[in-house]
Amino acid sequence: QCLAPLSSADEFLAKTYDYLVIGGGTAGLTVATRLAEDTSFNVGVIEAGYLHIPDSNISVPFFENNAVFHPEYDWMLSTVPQISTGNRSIETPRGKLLGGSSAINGMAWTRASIPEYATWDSLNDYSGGWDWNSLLPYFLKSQMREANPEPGLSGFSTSYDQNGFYGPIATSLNAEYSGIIPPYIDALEQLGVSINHNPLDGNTSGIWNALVAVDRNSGSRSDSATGYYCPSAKRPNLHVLSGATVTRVLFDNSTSNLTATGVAFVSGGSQYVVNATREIVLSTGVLKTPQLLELSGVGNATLLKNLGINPLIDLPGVGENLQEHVFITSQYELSDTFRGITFDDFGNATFASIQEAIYNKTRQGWLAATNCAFLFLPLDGFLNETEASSLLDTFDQSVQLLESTGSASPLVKAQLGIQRSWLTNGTVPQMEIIQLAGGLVETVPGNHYMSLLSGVMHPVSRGSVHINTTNALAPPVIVSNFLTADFDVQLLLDLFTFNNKIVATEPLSSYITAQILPPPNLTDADLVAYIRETFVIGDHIMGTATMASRSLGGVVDPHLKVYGTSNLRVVDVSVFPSQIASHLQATVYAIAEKAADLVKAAVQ
Ligand SMILES: Cc1cc2nc3c(=O)[nH]c(=O)nc-3n(C[C@H](O)[C@H](O)[C@H](O)COP(=O)(O)OP(=O)(O)OC[C@H]3O[C@@H](n4cnc5c(N)ncnc54)[C@H](O)[C@@H]3O)c2cc1C
Repeated sequence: QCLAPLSSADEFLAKTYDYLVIGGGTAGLTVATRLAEDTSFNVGVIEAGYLHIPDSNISVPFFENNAVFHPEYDWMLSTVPQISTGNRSIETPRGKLLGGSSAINGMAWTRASIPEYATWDSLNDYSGGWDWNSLLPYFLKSQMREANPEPGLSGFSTSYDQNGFYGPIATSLNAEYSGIIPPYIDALEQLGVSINHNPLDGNTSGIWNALVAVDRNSGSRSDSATGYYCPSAKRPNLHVLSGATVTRVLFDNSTSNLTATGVAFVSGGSQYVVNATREIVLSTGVLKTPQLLELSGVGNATLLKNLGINPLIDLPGVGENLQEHVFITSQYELSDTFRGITFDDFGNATFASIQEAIYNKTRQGWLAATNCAFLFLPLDGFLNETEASSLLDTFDQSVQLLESTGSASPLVKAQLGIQRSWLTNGTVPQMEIIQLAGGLVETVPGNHYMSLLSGVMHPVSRGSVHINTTNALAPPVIVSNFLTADFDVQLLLDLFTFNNKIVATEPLSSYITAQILPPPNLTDADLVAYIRETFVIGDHIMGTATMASRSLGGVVDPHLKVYGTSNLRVVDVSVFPSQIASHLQATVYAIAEKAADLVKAAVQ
């Protein structure tokens, strides 16, 4: 049960606010509820979507998500078709509900490696605020590691070290393990890959059993709505307005540093303005935060002038630096000797109804389960010396090409320099393979499949998201540039090869009867075309309002304040300074927890 937010703008406007948090998503609800813990602050949150509690499309962990790509929950945004994407428009789901993307995501709970967070600090003039040690207290503060009632998979445990136990987001190990996991792990071990029993300690390489944001007591998703909002919903100093879309941040520009005074928003077809006396926090996410900044006169001055917007702060970094994990899928059919369960069994009506009954009664079983065998490796973990050196050459050529077009900002050049060092020093994973116990496409009822969803962790390609109209309700234009860099494509080709090596290794190979995807025997040229036509994204877009020094082209400073303003912060995944080899939500929560402390500290 959870107290419903306000739906009437007039009721919301009847209060006064010290802080306004725009966007009640992953980061927004974290910041807002932490600020509201101080009863001397009045905190307002404005969220475009609605509360979806209870709603089994959100709460049931089962890996096939019913909320993504549905307008009731998703902003339904997509990229501009490009040659590099096989002329496809790529759907980029983002949660439009209380909880934001944490309410529709795949629930994986992972952290990146120590050197990746060190990079964040270095891109911020070594401010000392964003390395592993600075973030760890906030990783711990947001997490509540639960013990699983089920025994789990023997030998595939995940340590309790460096976990948090008292935070709002419940995390646990998986509910069920497919019989295809043990031979997969054994095959990887044959190939020299070790099980990583402590992937949350800043060293993420190896095959591991990923935690998921699932509360095992209720068998349901734990997100920023259930974890942060609901327990705080009755606080008299926290007011959340749902179904209201913010269209602009309003500034007092009489001082050299702009002061954000309030926001304009639309609710029920009418326009309103609400003020904040202290600060405004933008938490509208990686695709909407740059849009709101630009609509408010903060961004590339030329772009703004062309649209008739008066540029208040010339910040060319707004909307740039968009990065994403691009994935391809290898899918294999399993032989009749495989006697275990895969998610394909949900195609069998009897199995599905038994699982539904189990879930309804015990909150366990396969509907409480998802995929959890995650593999992260640096180059030397999956390529031989010749392959690695060839990939390094491709990296250099891709960077040269990017620089020759003049489109690489100082920030991107700095990032790529660091990325290159990671390719050779073996400390940072370059790929992720998520083992899926089941087939994704072209499945035959009654058959079992295993898929390997395999992705590039540190792409060279960089995209952007900008407005092309002053209509705040129109979608922003996303030019993803996915797979424009040959390096990204070559790495995916290498992953197809590695996946085939894994399934050719015993004991896994005995269970594999056929390669379904990609179609076997394609030439490299055909495979490249196939990659462009079929790749999917990891839903890990970040970096479009980057925290980096202003000389590099950053948008926010190490206190997450927008350069040129005294009291406008961005707190969401758009501030990530560079991409991480990880799923993003645990880091988003950590940033938001830290941001709340930064805001509170500014008062003293
Ligand atoms: C489908 C999917 C699967 C994913 N899987 C995983 C996973 O398994 N593990 C993992 O770690 N990460 C995963 N991620 C990534 C992770 O969930 C996101 O990076 C993270 O939740 C982003 O948080 P945020 O606070 O930046 O934005 P969001 O959580 O998206 O919040 C933004 C909020 O702002 C609201 N909003 C936007 N514009 C306006 C406006 N103008 N006015 C008012 N409100 C507005 C939105 O409705 C939304 O509620 C996934 C993401 C998606 C979309």
